[in-house]
Formats: sequence, structure tokens, C-alpha cells
Amino acid sequence: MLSRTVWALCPASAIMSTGTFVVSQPLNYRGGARVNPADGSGTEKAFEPATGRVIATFTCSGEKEVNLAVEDARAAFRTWKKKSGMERCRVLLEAARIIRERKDEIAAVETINNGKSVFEARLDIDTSWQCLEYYAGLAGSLAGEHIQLPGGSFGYTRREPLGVCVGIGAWNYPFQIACWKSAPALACGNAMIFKPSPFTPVSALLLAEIYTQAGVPPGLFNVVQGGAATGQLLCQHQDVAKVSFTGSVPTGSKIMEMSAKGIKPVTLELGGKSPLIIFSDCDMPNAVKGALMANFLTQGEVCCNGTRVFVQKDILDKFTAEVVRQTQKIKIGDPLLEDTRMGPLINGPHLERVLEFVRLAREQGAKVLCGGDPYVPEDPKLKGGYYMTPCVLTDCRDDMTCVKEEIFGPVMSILSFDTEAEVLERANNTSFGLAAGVFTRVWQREWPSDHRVLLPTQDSVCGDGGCGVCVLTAGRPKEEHPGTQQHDFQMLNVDLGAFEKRLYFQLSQQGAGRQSLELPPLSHA
Ligand SMILES: NC(=O)c1ccc[n+]([C@@H]2O[C@H](COP(=O)([O-])OP(=O)(O)OC[C@H]3O[C@@H](n4cnc5c(N)ncnc54)[C@H](O)[C@@H]3O)[C@@H](O)[C@H]2O)c1
Ligand SMILES: O=CCc1c[nH]c2ccc(O)cc12
Repeated sequence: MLSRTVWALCPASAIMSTGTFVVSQPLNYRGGARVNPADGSGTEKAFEPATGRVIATFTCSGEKEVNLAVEDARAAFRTWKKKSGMERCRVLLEAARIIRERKDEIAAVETINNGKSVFEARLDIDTSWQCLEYYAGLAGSLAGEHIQLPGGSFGYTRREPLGVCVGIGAWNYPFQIACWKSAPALACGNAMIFKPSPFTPVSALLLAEIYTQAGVPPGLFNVVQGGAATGQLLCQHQDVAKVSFTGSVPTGSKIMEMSAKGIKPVTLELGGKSPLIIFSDCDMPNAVKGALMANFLTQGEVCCNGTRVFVQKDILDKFTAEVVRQTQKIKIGDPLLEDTRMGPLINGPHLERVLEFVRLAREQGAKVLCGGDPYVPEDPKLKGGYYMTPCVLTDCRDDMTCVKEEIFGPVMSILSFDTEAEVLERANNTSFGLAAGVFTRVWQREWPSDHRVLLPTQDSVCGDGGCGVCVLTAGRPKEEHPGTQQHDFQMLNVDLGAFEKRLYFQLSQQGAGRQSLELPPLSHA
């Protein structure tokens, strides 16, 4: 890997070009340094999706390595939990500052390992340091409560960290997920062991190094690499207090089962098949822009994508034509180039899976208006990459596979509807609810408060805090939507509660109170 000195001297874009990056340093991080794992079960390769090239080979951590990571994290937790909120705040702010300073470099690494355009990766890094700043701000103001009791007694609550928390990440937002999980955990005084997806093992190491540089004690944030087996060792470890997971529904269910066995709290951020409803009174250019964003950002590999696009019948043709026109203009290619808007999918098997969804959609009666084919860019070094053309499907029905299942690729399914009542019924008819978007000018009328557009139908929510109903405003000021439950498209993670426990203490101040609260002796002499 290029040395940090080189990175510091040149802008990342000047020294990073597709087809050149390799990682030769260890990809585990423990005790404040990169380490080779103490044991392992097999090796994995990480790819550069733009070229199909291997950029790293690493060992999947075994039981010994997981135990060492937990031990180190426990030791660091003992000091970190005693820090005041202000002290933790300072460290997190410093980490945020470094991320901001190294934004271009981190974004380039993210692009190389994930395939998303560098333009988008930079936005991800912005939301990463912003997340650290946000939790830094909260750390200093975490406080318990004081409760007055009868007879002059009082009770109080203390907010206590849980201990060693495990973060398990998906591959679509590798650096951002590591930040969104670790920032609230560390702000509350916990330690974290983070396991990235084996497809994207690289950028979490940059975060680990930044935390160390910022003053996080060695061992407080460790990285272990591996897949399902390593993840299981982490979830089942008796000294792990909590698991925060981002990934698919089937894996989430397994994580919940393992956590239940250990009575561990768990946060799950899972998949979705979210509806995007376009009413005929919408601002059309805005709605088209929203539909493109909600389906094609990060090659469509986004959990809360609005992939079921319900369009009111009287604007269906006009809306669809404009969506297709703009989709065909999306520039596909080398994701490190500034004007590229769509890079490759994460890997070969995933590309095949997405193309298969398109084939099946056609077979089931959907019309492919554009895209849905493998794509080979002209640049010879990109020939081995995992590209496809973004796809718009129409004539879709609710019972089609492309409408029911999460595709996690650049495939938009357009469905038509007549009435509001009908579309609400159909949009809610999924076990895969995660987010929802609505384009309408209905805010100009009074939108009654019980007129919540959609509710997620599963408990998996986006971001630790949960986004619930997610209205994609595509740049429209929030004030224009009174009565809707508003969330920006980019949301912050606000669930501190998941990373701490509240302890309730009852104290007695005066004689009378002391008497009434005295416990009977625990044993009789
Ligand atoms: N709701 C959200 O916030 C959110 C965000 C990003 C991605 N996602 C979802 O993630 C999915 C795509 O990510 P993915 O393919 O990496 O998901 P995945 O479930 O295959 O893997 C996610 C992580 O879990 C690990 N893992 C796999 N099996 C495990 C097991 N048995 N025990 C412990 N860990 C295990 C993997 O190694 C990986 O690190 C999509 O469904 C997407 O919607 C959700
Ligand atoms: O992919 C789903 C939405 C999303 C984007 N970035 C992040 C980071 C962490 C999450 O839990 C969800 C998401």
C-alpha cells in the first residue's frame, strides 16, 4: 500500500488511479496497530470491482484472534468508560477533523474497493465525519436524572456504557457504516470491535488508524476480518455486550437468534423494498430526479432505495419517458473519474444475480425500457469489471419477483396507480418496508396528522435511530411539507440508548427515608 507520507504530500486523486492500488499491510487492527491475525480459517480475496483485480488477500480471523480482540477491547474499555463526556467529545472531534482532512484519500480507497463513483464516495465521507461530530456533541451532555421521592429521599439514574460492542457491516457503505456504528458506541463510553464485509475490508483500517491518532486508547476500536464464521464468533462471545448489524434480512435473523441466546441487545439495519409514490400533482423534474436518486445511487446498492416506483396513471407516460431519457444519459465507467456517475457492481456473482432479476422480470411480463445488460467500458483496463446498464422496467405488477424482492442493483420497477387509497394499500403490502418516498404538492392542502403515508412493516430500520417514514425531498425545504413526518434523505444516526444502559439508584437522604428504604438483612447470623 502507498505509504501515509506519500498520501499526505499529494492529493489522493493525483496518485490513485484505477488498476494500481494494492494492500500489503495486515488488515486486522488490535491494540492500536495493524496485526496479522493470531489464527484463522481460510483466506479471502478483496477485489477492485472496476477492474476485477485482487487488491488484498487476508485471513479470516479465528477464535484465538477474536478472543484477543475482545480482551484488548475490555482492557481499553476500563479506561475509556471513566473519561468524562467532554474528554470523549474532544477525541471524537479530533477524529472527525482528521477524516475531513483526509476526505479525498478515504473516498478514493472506498471507490477502489466498493466501485461507487468517487463523487458519491466523497459525500459518504462527509456524512461520516459529520456523524462523529454529531456524537461528539452529544457525549458531553449525556446526563442522568434526579427523581424526588417521598420523605426527602431521592433516586437518580446514571447512564452507563454497555462494554464491548460488536459492529458488523455491509459492503455498500463500508467507511460510513463503520463510523455510524462506532461513533455512538464510543461517545457513550463503549469499546467496539468492527467486522467489515469481506468484500470491503480496507477502509475500516483507515478509521482505526485515525481513531488512534486522535487519542482513542489502543484496543478501544479493533477491526477483525472475516465472513459469517468470524461474525458468529463475535456474536457468541460471552464478553460481548451488544451487536449492531447492518446487512441482509436472513443474516439479521441469525444475528438476532445468536444475540438472544446471550441475552444481548441488538440493533439490526436490514434490507428493503421501499415504495416511491409519484402523484400527478408532483413537481415533475423534482420527482424524476428523486426517482433516479432513489434507484441508481451507488449502483442501486442502497438499503432504503425506493425501488417500487408507483406513478399515478395520468402522468405515467410523461414521467416514464423522462426517467428513461435521463437514465440513458448516466455516465458509466471508471469510478475514480470525476464525471463518472455509475461505477461497477460489487462483484461478479452479484452482477449475475441482478441481471437474473431482469431476465426473470421480462419472463414474468415486465417491459425493459432501457438497460439491464452487462456493460463493457471502452477503456481496456476496465474490461474485467462488473458493470451493467441501469435498467427501467415498466408494466410491472405487484406479484412479480422484481417488485417483491430486494434486487440491490440499478433496476427501477415502475407501477401505475389510480387513487391514493389504492396506492397506500399496495405500497404497504410488503414485509420488506424500510423507507418510503412521496412526491406531491399535497402539502399545499392541510395534511391531517393521522395521514402518515407509510409505516415500515418490519422492525429493521435504517440507521441506528431508524428512519421510519422517509420522505425524499430531493432538495426541497422541509418547511414546505407540514404534517408529514420529515426526514432528510441523508439521516444521522441518533440512537444513543442502544449503546448504554440506565441504572436506577434509590438513595435515602434523611432519617425517615433511610428507615423506609432499608433492606432486610440478606442472611441471618
Ligand atoms: N438498513 C440499513 O441500514 C442497511 C444499510 C446497508 C445495507 N443494508 C442491507 O445489507 C444487505 C447487503 O449487504 P450484505 O450482502 O453485506 O449483507 P449480508 O447479510 O450478507 O452480510 C452483512 C455482514 O454480515 C456478515 N455475516 C454474514 N453471515 C453472518 C453470520 N451468520 N453471523 C454473523 N455475521 C454474518 C457478513 O460477513 C457481513 O459483514 C442488503 O440487504 C441491504 O439492504 C441495510
Ligand atoms: O444502505 C442503506 C442506507 C445507508 C447508507 N449508509 C448507511 C450507513 C449505515 C446504515 O446503517 C445505513 C446506511
